[in-house]
Amino acid sequence: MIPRLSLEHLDALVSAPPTVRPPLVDPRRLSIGIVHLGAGAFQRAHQALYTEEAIAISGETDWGILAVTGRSDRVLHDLGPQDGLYGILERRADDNRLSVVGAIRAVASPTTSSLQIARVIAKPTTRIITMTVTEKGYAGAAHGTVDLTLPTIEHDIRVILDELAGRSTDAPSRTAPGLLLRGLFHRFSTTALPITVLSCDNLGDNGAVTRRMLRSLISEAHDEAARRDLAGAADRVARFQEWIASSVRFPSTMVDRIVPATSREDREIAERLVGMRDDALVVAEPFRQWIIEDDFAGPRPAWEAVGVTMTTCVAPYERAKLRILNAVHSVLAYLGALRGYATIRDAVADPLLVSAVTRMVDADIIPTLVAPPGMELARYRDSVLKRFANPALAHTTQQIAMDGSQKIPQRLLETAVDRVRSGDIPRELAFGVAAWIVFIASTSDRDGPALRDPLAEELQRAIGSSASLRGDPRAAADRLVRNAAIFPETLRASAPFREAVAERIPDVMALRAEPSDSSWTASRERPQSKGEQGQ
Ligand SMILES: NC(=O)c1ccc[n+]([C@@H]2O[C@H](COP(=O)([O-])OP(=O)(O)OC[C@H]3O[C@@H](n4cnc5c(N)ncnc54)[C@H](O)[C@@H]3O)[C@@H](O)[C@H]2O)c1
Ligand SMILES: O=P(O)(O)OC[C@@H](O)[C@@H](O)[C@H](O)[C@H](O)CO
Repeated sequence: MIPRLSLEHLDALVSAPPTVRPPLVDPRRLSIGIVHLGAGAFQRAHQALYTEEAIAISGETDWGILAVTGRSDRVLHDLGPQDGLYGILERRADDNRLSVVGAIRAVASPTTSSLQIARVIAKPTTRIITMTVTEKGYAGAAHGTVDLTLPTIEHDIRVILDELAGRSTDAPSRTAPGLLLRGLFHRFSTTALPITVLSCDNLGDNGAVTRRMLRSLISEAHDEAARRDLAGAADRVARFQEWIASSVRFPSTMVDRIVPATSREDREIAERLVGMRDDALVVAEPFRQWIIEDDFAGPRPAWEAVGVTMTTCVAPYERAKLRILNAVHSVLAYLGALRGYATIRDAVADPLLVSAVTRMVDADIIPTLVAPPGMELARYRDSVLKRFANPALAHTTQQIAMDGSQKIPQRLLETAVDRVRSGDIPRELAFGVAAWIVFIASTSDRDGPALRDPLAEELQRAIGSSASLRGDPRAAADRLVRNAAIFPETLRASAPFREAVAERIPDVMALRAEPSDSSWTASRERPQSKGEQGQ
């Protein structure tokens, strides 16, 4: 039987082919210095790799990582039996390479080990908490305020209050914000040493979002303590709040590497390369980039020595990436899914879709951006499309299309706000929003894909099926754009923007791949049809 990757088989990697790179440092020598919340594929392919490289260059072995799982414990079962070892399969058109990474030194699940995780966060040897908990993991703070009515958040605040009252409980924390706050509270209550929280999610100003999120949880805990008349608790929360303000830093980051969900084909390729089974394998494109605001509360790994850009201002990088790369990714995912493409590489091979997204970037996105140092925005747009076309990467349109309500605000709507404020009607961004709307409608059709979104029911109610959307696109656009949980006030109040979205819905519908649908046939047969003109 083929062995499974683990420390026991580490030595066998030495005789692996040159396309396999063993860990750069002996994992057994590493101790934990980073706690990562949200141990998904991306963190393994990005932050953990950079960190291992930094350890190898600096010789600082105290930057091992404790990876904390998020909603599911799958990663615990994948990484645990492998002693934290896993491979990154780097996929190119012409060859594949595998790096085995040993920077993750422990894995834990909040379901069974929240208290232990909080205690690790409190240890003086832990200096950084990193996060990739997805957009929805911020419980609403990504585009507004934390939803304090979520039962999971209410539960986590009760847990904190118990801790405040001196009852250290082993009840699990049910949200990433709750677990983070609990860990910080343990730290404040023990050594009170400074610490850095580094969000690595695809959100604008992710450091500030994280700080804001914690602030609203703490003030809710404060109010709840006062309501319950808990002796001294409200004062203690106030001191905790002051400690966070003075001793916890929240640098912003821009992270970039395309990391699709691992497929069976990826596993087979990796298994052939390394000769071992790897249930925690991740797959990635060759490109990677990490820009970090250099504002740490204490020491950090020597990331700058391994290609990470440390800067005083992340905003231009993060804006260019979210507004160009991620916006194009989402719109290609909706249009691609509507045209029957399973992957982004298929969608980007369709000239109609490429010209639609190129028009969107040129007309409505680039005018809102300031190019980061060394970047030419039109060239960046082209490089992004080239990365998407990587024939070895099967990033599914459905994976990117999920959670639109959490992604569209930072990918399209903030840009649209800038355009409206400067007196323009962003018709090409309206086309992107229309693509999302038509995609949502398709999920209510017979045989349509499922809508994976925390606001799925609300969205489907607003949009209806493709047939009802075709009948009254204006009403559907109006209902969606007036949703205050998604659309900023500037757009909700802009009749021309709502009108532009409604006008672009038939253009998107004309692009749909419905062989039995005459509008689709028409758009193929008549290149100058309204649908094509309007992309
Ligand atoms: N995959 C990429 O190409 C990529 C690139 C750049 C940035 N990112 C960022 O990383 C995030 C994760 O991507 P991934 O590829 O690792 O996805 P993934 O599905 O492999 O992992 C997501 C992780 O987040 C956790 N999670 C999901 N919902 C949560 C919730 N509501 N609360 C707390 N934790 C939750 C999951 O349990 C898991 O640990 C993305 O949402 C994005 O912000 C991903
Ligand atoms: O990971 P998500 O779900 O936030 O977004 C899906 C993709 O757009 C995204 O992961 C990109 O691949 C990534 O941002 C590239 O750096």
